Amino acid sequence: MTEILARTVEVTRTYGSVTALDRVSLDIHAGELVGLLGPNGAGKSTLVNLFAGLRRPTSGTVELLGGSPLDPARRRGIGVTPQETGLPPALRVGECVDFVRAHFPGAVDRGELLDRFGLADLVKRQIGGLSGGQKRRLAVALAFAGNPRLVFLDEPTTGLDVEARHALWDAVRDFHAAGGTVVLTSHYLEEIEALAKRVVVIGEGRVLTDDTMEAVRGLVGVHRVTVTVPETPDLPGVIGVEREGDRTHLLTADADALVRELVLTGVPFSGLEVRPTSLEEAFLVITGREPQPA
Ligand SMILES: Nc1ncnc2c1ncn2[C@@H]1O[C@H](COP(=O)(O)OP(=O)(O)OP(=O)(O)O)[C@@H](O)[C@H]1O
Repeated sequence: MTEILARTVEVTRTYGSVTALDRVSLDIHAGELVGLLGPNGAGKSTLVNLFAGLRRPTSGTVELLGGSPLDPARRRGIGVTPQETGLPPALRVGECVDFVRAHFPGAVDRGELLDRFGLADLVKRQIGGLSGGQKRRLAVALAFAGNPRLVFLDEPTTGLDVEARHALWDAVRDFHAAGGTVVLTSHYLEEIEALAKRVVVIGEGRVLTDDTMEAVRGLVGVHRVTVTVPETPDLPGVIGVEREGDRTHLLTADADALVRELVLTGVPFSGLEVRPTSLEEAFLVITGREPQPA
């Protein structure tokens, strides 16, 4: 059995009357690349912040590298890019990298880090003058500065263009290939598909699914077939129905078969539309919750 680098046991975290996490138990093993997925407000950032020692649980326990995430010695073994970072605007990129590296005994080589994250050309630039995407790249690079065993990346590529996003994926893959462990949150299914081997889906503070990418991809293959019909037809393979005005949305794992069945019924329909459901919609359906209108 591989070593557990981070763990929550029955962790609940509330903010006033809001339950952000509800009895979450999760183990992160050495060498894993785990994607945390879930709709807005699901509790992903709260979970990352608990692992990183930035928040404490209301109840339950959080372990990091065999100890408490509040212990600075444990925290030196990890890297974190929170969802929002405030970088000192007056510092130059190189100074900022050096400042962070100085906190870690085994920090990575400055030039190598800058190269890995495409920051070499920006080394002398003041942070305040960087574009949003450049700042984000720097914030992610800093998570790797201390040569961590485990990195937590909370929506690392938000605001990055396609090229920068792909470059960052390569850097994450390289880190993982060299033995690093990664936990990342993302709203982009594509990003989780590109990187994660294990996917943990969180909704309303609970772990809804924790499985391999392949298994979760199967769950997500839900399509929405939308038609205008006098009344909702009873068709095989429908796993969810929503009515919105005169439009009926039929959720199914096999849109082609559903459309064939629909034609065979002879029901007069119009305005046929077929589209993949978003990840959020798919999981709402799969977990038996009420899907929100599109
Ligand atoms: N500091 C806080 N004070 C009050 N409520 C909070 C605080 N932080 C988070 N919450 C609430 O806890 C819940 C979970 O939030 P969290 O940020 O962990 O979700 P998330 O899955 O990361 O969402 P998103 O995808 O939108 O970033 C939400 O209802 C949020 O409003």
